[in-house]
Amino acid sequence: MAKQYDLLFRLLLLGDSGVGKTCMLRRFAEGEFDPSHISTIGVDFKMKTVQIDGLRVRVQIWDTAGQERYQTITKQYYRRAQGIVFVYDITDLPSFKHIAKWAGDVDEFAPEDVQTILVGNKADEELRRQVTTDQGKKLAETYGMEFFEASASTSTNISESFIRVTELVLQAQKRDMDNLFGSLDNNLDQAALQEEKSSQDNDAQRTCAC
Ligand SMILES: Nc1nc2c(ncn2[C@@H]2O[C@H](COP(=O)(O)OP(=O)(O)OP(=O)(O)O)[C@@H](O)[C@H]2O)c(=O)[nH]1
Repeated sequence: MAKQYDLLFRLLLLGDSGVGKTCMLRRFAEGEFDPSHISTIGVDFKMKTVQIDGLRVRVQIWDTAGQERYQTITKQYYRRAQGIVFVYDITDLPSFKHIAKWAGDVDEFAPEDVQTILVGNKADEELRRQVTTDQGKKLAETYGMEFFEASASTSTNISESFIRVTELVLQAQKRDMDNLFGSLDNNLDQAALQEEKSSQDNDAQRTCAC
C-alpha cells in the first residue's frame, strides 16, 4: 500500500497541569472541545497529517502530564522531540512563570536543534486574564520563540500554532539537508580538483621525459 505521508515529525506539548494541553491537541486532531479536565497520566499522543509546501507531513503529537509526579516519565520523551509547544494559561500567572522551568528542562533533556513556540491558551477568557499579551510576547522574545495566544474552546490559533511549529521543524530539516549536500558538493569539488591536478602533474612528467 502506498505511504500516506512524506515525512513524520514528533512534537511535544509541555506546560503546567490544567493549562489546556489535552484540549488543544483534541481540538487540532479531532476538531472537538471537551470542557472536562481529566489529568493526563504520563503521556498520550495523537496523530494528524498536514500539508506543508506540497508535502504530506504526519505529526505525532505527544501530550505530557503537567503534574510534577509524572516528570520522570515525561522527560524520557524530550530526547526524541523535534518540535515543542510550551503552553501556559493566560488566566493563571503561575503557569506563565513556570515556562522558565519547562524551558530549562528542555535545554537539559531535548536535542539542541529542537524547534519551540510559546502559546498562551484560554484567550477566550478575557475577563479572567492575568497575563497580558505583551508579557507573553516579551517572554517568547527572550527565548527566541514565536508566540501565539490561542483558545482550544473557540479554536482560535490552534491549527496555526501546531502548523507553525511543524513548519519550523521542516525548515530546520531542510537547512540540515542543504548543509549536508553543501558539504558533500564541496568534498566532491575538492576531489575533482585534486584529480585534475594530479593528471596535470602526470602530463607534465610525461612531457619532461620526452
Ligand atoms: N475557557 C477555556 N478553558 C479551557 C481551554 N482549554 C482548556 N480549557 C479547560 O482547562 C481545563 C484543563 O484542560 P486540559 O486540556 O485537561 O489540561 P492539561 O494541560 O492537559 O492538564 P494535564 O493533563 O493535567 O497536564 C479543562 O477543564 C478545560 O475545559 C480554553 O481554550 N478555554
